[in-house]
Amino acid sequence: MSDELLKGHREAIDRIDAEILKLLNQRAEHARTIGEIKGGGVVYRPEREAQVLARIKSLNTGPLSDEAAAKLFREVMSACLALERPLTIAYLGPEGTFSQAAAIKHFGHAASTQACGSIDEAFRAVESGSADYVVAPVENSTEGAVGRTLDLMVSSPLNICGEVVLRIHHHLLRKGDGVAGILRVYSHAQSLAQCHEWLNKNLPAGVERISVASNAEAARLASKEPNSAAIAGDAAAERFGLTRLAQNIEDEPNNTTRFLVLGGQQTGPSGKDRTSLVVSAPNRPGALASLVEPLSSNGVSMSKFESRPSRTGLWEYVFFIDVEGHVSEPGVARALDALGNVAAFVKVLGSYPQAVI
Ligand SMILES: O=C(O)C(=O)C[C@]1(C(=O)O)C=C[C@@H](O)C=C1
Repeated sequence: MSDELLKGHREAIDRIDAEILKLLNQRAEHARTIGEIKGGGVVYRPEREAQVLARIKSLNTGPLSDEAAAKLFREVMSACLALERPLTIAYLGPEGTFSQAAAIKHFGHAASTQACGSIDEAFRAVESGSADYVVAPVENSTEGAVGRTLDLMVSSPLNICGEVVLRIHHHLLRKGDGVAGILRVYSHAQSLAQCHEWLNKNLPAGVERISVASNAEAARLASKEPNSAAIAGDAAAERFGLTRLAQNIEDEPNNTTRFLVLGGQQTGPSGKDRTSLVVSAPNRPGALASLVEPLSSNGVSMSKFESRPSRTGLWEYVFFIDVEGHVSEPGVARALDALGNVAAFVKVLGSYPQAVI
């Protein structure tokens, strides 16, 4: 009886799958034609992708969650875009880092990812044309800003064209089972800091904590050394065949990293955008307040204000400001004009869609 019921549902799934496949290929044909119309120009259109994903979420009636539906369409668009032209995304390697996970979350699995030895090298890969876009971490909810990415954006000709928000889960990983015999734990310094309390409570005091260039490098070392463990995420655990001795060991349960996508293009408005700027203030009293005033007086909301030592003079600072809206919106455009009159230096790093998934 239940076999009969199962058979009926499976036949329905087979019919639906055939229909979905036919429709997916019709969609892919349209994307291929769009690629021809673009005629060798920029194929990746972040503003359109954000609109497609936001629309899917708003159309969704379940039982699939909005998130699950958007992720499926993320992969559909990734495959369609690859028919126009396959993309290469540079990231801070080696394979298995959270930066790679962010690149795949944003571009889907049809894009190729190119591991680079440093964030500088990943920027250079795009500037020299050996990769199309770079995905670089810019801030973590517990550890704050990633200074190197901020510094590189000041001088790089690349524009920000997207953002990726990734929940970070750390695990204690080892080749084999049990914590007995662990003498050292490798991880990136930020991850060691993010799991500090857990390590204090759960590992003997004598276990050495060694910071290395990336979590994936930590996992690689732990896969080679029997008395070593690593703190890293799922991708690194899978890449190096390690056992998860303890899962989600980050002290802060909402641990999230924000990444930026940068490339050579300017991005059009999607309807729900963010604009990132770097500005410097003249060194005089009230200068800082004068940077904020043009935003509030033009009704522009600020979502980030971060200071960073300028590399040109001692005790001089530059300020990284994120505002809601696109440079083409009148309020943002007026605020930027006014900012230009009071700031010593203003650079628009990019206007781009806010993360949808
Ligand atoms: O609309 C476009 O410009 C397309 O190329 C189609 C499409 C899609 O599959 O929906 C694919 C890639 C772009 O980044 C945006 C959207």
